[in-house]
Amino acid sequence: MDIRLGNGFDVHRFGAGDHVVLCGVEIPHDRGLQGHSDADVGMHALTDAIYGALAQGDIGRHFPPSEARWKGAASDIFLRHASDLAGQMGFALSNADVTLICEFPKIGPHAPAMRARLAGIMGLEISRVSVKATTSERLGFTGRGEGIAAIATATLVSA
Ligand SMILES: Nc1ccn([C@@H]2O[C@H](COP(=O)(O)O)[C@@H](O)[C@H]2O)c(=O)n1
Ligand SMILES: C[C@@]1(CO)OP(=O)(O)OP(=O)(O)OC[C@H]1O
Repeated sequence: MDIRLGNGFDVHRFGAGDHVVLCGVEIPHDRGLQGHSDADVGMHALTDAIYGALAQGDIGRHFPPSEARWKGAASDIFLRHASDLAGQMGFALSNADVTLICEFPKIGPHAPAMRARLAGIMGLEISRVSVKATTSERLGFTGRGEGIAAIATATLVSA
């Protein structure tokens, strides 16, 4: 059996707005996240984790920020593409784990909805999808509330 592990990391900065989209869930907030797409930092990190496990480059290679068609795109497009690519290459997703790093918004109340959303896109049981959060103890750019960071891992097994 071929087992692949991939990791992903992403950051988006805060700007004007009244909500953020994290792991596919819209959360009311006093600012928004800036990006070429919907700036879903958690979904981007997870998408990169799957591309990493497949050694298929990164999200910017598949969805170049220079292409206008991805402006404002919902990030489920990216995650679905990475999941489909895994299937085409003979792999099945086994589990995924995302950590969101920010002081605010608080993620805990939204984590069940995030897990369900990610699991639905990847075709996984919710028990195989984890979403966690941590502050950075008010240190660094996440601690100052300048943006949100996310790290993710994904495990794939040969189908
Ligand atoms: N944006 C966040 C950050 C943290 N949490 C929850 O709080 C716990 C404690 O965070 P520390 O950084 O002080 O360790 C953390 O384990 C999460 O459960 C959160 O929901 N949203
Ligand atoms: C997702 C893409 C799509 O154009 O744009 P952004 O929303 O800026 O997000 P990023 O994490 O910087 O990845 C690059 C791009 O692929």
